[in-house]
Amino acid sequence: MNDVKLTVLGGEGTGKSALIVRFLTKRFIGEYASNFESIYNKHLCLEGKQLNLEIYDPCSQPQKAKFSLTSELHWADGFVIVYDISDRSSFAFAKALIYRIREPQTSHCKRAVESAVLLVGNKQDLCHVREVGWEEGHKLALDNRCQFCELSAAEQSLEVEMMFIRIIKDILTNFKLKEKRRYSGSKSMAKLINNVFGKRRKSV
Ligand SMILES: Nc1nc2c(ncn2[C@@H]2O[C@H](COP(=O)(O)OP(=O)(O)OP(=O)(O)O)[C@@H](O)[C@H]2O)c(=O)[nH]1
Repeated sequence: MNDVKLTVLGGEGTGKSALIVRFLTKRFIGEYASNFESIYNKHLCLEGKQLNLEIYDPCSQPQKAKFSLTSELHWADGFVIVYDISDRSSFAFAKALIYRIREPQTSHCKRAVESAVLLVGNKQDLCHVREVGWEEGHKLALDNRCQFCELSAAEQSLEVEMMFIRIIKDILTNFKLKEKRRYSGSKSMAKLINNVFGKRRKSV
């Protein structure tokens, strides 16, 4: 069984818990406790594979979330970064998070493959008070090799589910890519050893 670890990050009150709870229970509850962190577990079957999904919902500690993130970055296989389309400051926060994840020393420290990241503009039902355009979100995602979507945890159960499935599929693709690189890496090492020792043997 594959373990898939996903972290949901974003500014305070952007709807991180609402999205996770919507995905896990298909319900929108409205108010969520925000003073403690949680790891949710879900078993699912995707592309014929059994998966053990863990979703980390950190408690909102704005300063920590912005710049430290070290443990989250090492723990997670992928990230959902959430902003509220009716709150420009949450978009700036999401941008800082993406830059942090894509920093060269972060993305290459333990990873042969770049982390999967999906940027979500939540609260699309509040588009009458929108402060962040769809194009801005899309561009930020595109420039930083992330997936992007806008949705509403309050009103769109199916879209929320599709969003999570999309990031999980990206993570699975990364797993395959890593495996392939590891295999071709060990193959070329074997070839190298063979070349060196093979040649030596010949010259003796
Ligand atoms: N209108 C609207 N409100 C939403 C939506 N998603 C979440 N909310 C509301 O936004 C508020 C914050 O939602 P949470 O899910 O607690 O957000 P959070 O990011 O987990 O919050 P913290 O953990 O405190 O940072 C709550 O009042 C939710 O009901 C949405 O899609 N539309």
